[in-house]
Amino acid sequence: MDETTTVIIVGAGPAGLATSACLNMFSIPNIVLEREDCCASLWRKRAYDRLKLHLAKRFCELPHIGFPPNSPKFVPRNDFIEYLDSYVSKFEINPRYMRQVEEAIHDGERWRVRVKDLGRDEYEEVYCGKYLVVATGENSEAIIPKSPGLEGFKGEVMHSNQYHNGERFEGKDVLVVGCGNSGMEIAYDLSNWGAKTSIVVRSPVHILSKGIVYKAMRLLPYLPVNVVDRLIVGMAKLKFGDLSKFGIEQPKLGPFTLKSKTGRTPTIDTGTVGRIKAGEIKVVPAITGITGDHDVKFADGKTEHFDAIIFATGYRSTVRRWLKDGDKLFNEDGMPARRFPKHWKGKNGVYCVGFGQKGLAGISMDAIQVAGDIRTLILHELLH
Ligand SMILES: Cc1cc2nc3c(=O)[nH]c(=O)nc-3n(C[C@H](O)[C@H](O)[C@H](O)COP(=O)(O)OP(=O)(O)OC[C@H]3O[C@@H](n4cnc5c(N)ncnc54)[C@H](O)[C@@H]3O)c2cc1C
Ligand SMILES: NC(=O)C1=CN([C@@H]2O[C@H](COP(=O)(O)OP(=O)(O)OC[C@H]3O[C@@H](n4cnc5c(N)ncnc54)[C@H](OP(=O)(O)O)[C@@H]3O)[C@@H](O)[C@H]2O)C=CC1
Ligand SMILES: O=C(O)C(=O)Cc1c[nH]c2ccccc12
Repeated sequence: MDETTTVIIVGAGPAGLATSACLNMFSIPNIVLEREDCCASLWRKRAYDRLKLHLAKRFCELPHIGFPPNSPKFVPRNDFIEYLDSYVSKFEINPRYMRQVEEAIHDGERWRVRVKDLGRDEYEEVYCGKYLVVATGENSEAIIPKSPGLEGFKGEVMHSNQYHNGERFEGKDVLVVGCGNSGMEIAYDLSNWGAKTSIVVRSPVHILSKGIVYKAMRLLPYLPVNVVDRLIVGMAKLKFGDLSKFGIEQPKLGPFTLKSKTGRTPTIDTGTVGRIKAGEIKVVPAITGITGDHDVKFADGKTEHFDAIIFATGYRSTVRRWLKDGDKLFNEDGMPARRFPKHWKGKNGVYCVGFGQKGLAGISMDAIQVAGDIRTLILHELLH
């Protein structure tokens, strides 16, 4: 079966939905293809229970519709899912679910997108469109780093995207690897559930609070980023004190400079720092290997017993596996070849939304810009 439309959007996360909504506002026909059986699958299936948006709701709204006025400033995961569900129905977006994009090729005139229909026993479909929007996200696939001896570990091993809550870890020795936003909050959750928790912090990290980041986000439009960085590093020092004595060093570059140079997001403390100071969560250095059934060896030479290891070691983009990308919109890692704000448009009508390393706020900006660009090109073609 071949189906033709104007715009093919791959991915029904916030980025794909926002793009479809913006195109629908211009009455530009579009089809959203999604490999899962629902939209916003990351939020529904691959996020822990206690997750709330770290940024205040004004920085997390998708284009054209805000959060309900009575929703909390920091929206909980379930409310965010409800918001996305109502977004989908208000804009009459009908993603084609269970459609895994296997290949997208430009044939000189239009994009031919080959799709596996996961619901119909490997049945293949082809969708054709003049424009292609990649909205498969920066978090498409979990990364579990190679650790010598991991295959012999007899305890439980999981990635942070499989963690829901710490109920079954009560009384267990659990190691969380990684101190990004997922790792730090999962460590806190485990400790709440009575797990004896350790967290690997192998490199310097900025720890901030929601309040500090909120102030920074308000100031950034008015002040240079290095000034904002200096202010908030000072605030963090006042709030948390010197964390180096607990094994947490600060990067040399400021939090928002680092974010814009490397994409690395500062870690927001949701209670973990208090637990570390109280000795209830232990900070450990890099893993050097896993020995025996349950032992993990660390860079300081110590070995400890664990019942479970949770890898909160981040994600990778998977776009390079299916996009035959003649003009190199994406680099080898599946991230844009050009940095924000030049990241979103390639040749032959291919775009990306949600790859600017700027969270939901970046997604909204991208979606508005991409839909506007497609509209201009369509008008141009009609008038000439
Ligand atoms: C745990 C977590 C919490 C976050 N919290 C915040 C926050 O509070 N604030 C903020 O601004 N940002 C946050 N982010 C960052 C970012 O905003 C979210 O990851 C957001 O969901 C990204 O939206 P997206 O649509 O780009 O990608 P995703 O939500 O990952 O959606 C991409 C979709 O594409 C689908 N897909 C992938 N490959 C294919 C394929 N080949 N064929 C068909 N479909 C495919 C996937 O199944 C998925 O549904 C968070 C990220 C994570 C991991
Ligand atoms: N409520 C919210 O807003 C939340 C937002 N998020 C967002 O989701 C995205 C993904 O976050 P997250 O899942 O935390 O992933 P990140 O990529 O942000 O963090 C991964 C962490 O794992 C560490 N790491 C990687 N490999 C190893 C290794 N081999 N040994 C030890 N440590 C390792 C990294 O440290 P190193 O620097 O040393 O490589 C880093 O601390 C981010 O954008 C984040 O902001 C996530 C959770 C909640
Ligand atoms: O998840 C991201 O990468 C984001 O850009 C959103 C975000 C979550 N927590 C933050 C802390 C500081 C700046 C942005 C974020």
